[in-house]
Amino acid sequence: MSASRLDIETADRAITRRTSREQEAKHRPLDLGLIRRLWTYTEPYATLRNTLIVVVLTRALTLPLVAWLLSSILLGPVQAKDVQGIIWGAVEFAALAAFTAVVFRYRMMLSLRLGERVLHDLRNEIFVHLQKLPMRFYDTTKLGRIISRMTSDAESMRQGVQDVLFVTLVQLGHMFVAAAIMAWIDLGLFLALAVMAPILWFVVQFFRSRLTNVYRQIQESFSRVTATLAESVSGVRVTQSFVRQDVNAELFAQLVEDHSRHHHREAQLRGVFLPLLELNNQFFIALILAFGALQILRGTFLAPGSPEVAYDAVVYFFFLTPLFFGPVIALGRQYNIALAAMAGAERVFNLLDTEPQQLDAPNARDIDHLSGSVQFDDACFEYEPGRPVLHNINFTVEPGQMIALVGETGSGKSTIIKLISKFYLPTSGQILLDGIPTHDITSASLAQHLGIVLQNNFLFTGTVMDNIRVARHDATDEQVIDAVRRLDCLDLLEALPLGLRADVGERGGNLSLGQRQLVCFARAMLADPAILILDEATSSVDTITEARIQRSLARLLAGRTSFVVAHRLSTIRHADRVIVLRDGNLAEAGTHAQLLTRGGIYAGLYRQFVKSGI
Ligand SMILES: Nc1ncnc2c1ncn2[C@@H]1O[C@H](COP(=O)(O)OP(=O)(O)OP(=O)(O)O)[C@@H](O)[C@H]1O
Repeated sequence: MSASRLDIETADRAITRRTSREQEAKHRPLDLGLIRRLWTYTEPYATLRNTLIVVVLTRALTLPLVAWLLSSILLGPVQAKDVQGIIWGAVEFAALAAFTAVVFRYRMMLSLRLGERVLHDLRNEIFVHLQKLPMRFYDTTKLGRIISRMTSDAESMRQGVQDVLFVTLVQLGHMFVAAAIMAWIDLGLFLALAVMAPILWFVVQFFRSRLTNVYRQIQESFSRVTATLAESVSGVRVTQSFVRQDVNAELFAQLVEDHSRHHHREAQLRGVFLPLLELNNQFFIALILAFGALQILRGTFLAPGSPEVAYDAVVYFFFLTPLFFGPVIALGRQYNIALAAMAGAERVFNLLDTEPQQLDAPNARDIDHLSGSVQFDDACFEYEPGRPVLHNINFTVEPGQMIALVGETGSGKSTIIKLISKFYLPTSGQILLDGIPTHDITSASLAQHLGIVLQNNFLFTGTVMDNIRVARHDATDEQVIDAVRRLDCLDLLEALPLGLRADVGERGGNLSLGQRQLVCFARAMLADPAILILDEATSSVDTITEARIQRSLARLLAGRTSFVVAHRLSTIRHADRVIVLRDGNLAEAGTHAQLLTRGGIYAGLYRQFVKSGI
């Protein structure tokens, strides 16, 4: 097997595995509890919903009436060549048809409106809820899943609300009214036809379930195509530098081939299913004619005098059978939509039932002021029960001190800053700020005194000014500019084409790495927190920019307690204390000079720093 072939198969298998792992159930059996809960979302719009029910019931009656009227006109005035009767019949027919159209318009309009309102409320509720969820939830839930709750799941719930019940009512109405008229006209003929309904249901469901499978495969294979395309485009430099263009092209061609194979399968299935559906109509007409002919013969030879009754029945049945069998097909579709709505509703309700953040003690208090002393008192932590990642951490930091957190990857540096930020509470022991356990301080008031600058420098869509103002929504332009000036980097941001009004682009894509860091520093400066937490960026910028960034950083840190997950020697050297972590234990603590003389873990790390020239 050639190396490239191996690559393709490995990559394809990886994508397939990933996709199937990420698959969530598309359908779920009908569940009364879920239906009831979904129904409550229509309560705020009870008038709209109840009007819709009336409109739907009216529509359920009108279509069979149209069919019945048409048959009556044909059998009455048309057969009798009664011109006046025909004209009256035409007027009545036109009036009923117009009324049907108006009812249809309102049925569509009202149900779309109801669906949209429910979807709107649902999305807002999900969004508000998401913001309250604990960090633990985000650590364990994939972004794609959260997005699906808002998009495909919420969308299938909307369909459930706006279509399933109302379309089902209309269709069942058609079925029952048509059935009642046909049974009244000729019970025998009706029963003979009605036994076909279950057969039709199973044939339709047979094809529909196969088609649903194929649609899912089409969707999956298409997401493999788009994921590979996105990966290839974003990694085009790697592709070119490793001369992998041919390998990637072959992999892509295979994925496209796979995708079109599913499309072919769809074409094959639809190619049988659609003609069958059409044939089904002709089949029923043939059946009616055959039964009608039988009745007429019977009338002629066995019960003379009644053939016209059979003829009338054939005409009525001709117009009414589509209204009886049409719903069998439509109801199958609604049933599938209902199952999808159940699956979506279950996931969305599970999300909404996830407990919001409960990190504050019941008697937690707001703090107005924080001087910035921090104490870890025998703090332990585990993300997953039974897997401790921090063991009995003890240290005290005086207000205004700068602490550098150092340690190998996975040693627990980020976990320490998550505990100070109160994203999590310690599993045992406590973290005290100005002598108060974080548990007893309300998260909202703590946020006012804490500033966090993370490594990935997250920027939102908008201008530089908007992004700095994230820290304080009510800050004036002058206050924003003043914060940037205090960092001594106004010239660097004003050098942008529109200065502080420059658009940062998607995720800050229009700004350089250095500019993004400065925007995040300015954000923290504007908030002016007592405690600042900084996960220092590892990405390198040029030496001159680096010097300016370090200068701004020094200004940002001045006069406040700070914890820096330090990746640069220059930052560590400036720290009042270096805390060295190893495997979740506090291994060493002291100044850079003290730790170097001790010749322990830090001295080893220092040698690595010097060797890598950071
Ligand atoms: N959300 C999480 N769920 C489970 N375990 C986690 C989670 N986050 C981190 N860990 C584990 O906790 C330990 C400490 O991780 P932490 O992120 O604090 O290390 P770190 O020193 O900041 O590493 P790095 O320098 O690579 O960022 C690691 O063993 C890590 O695998």
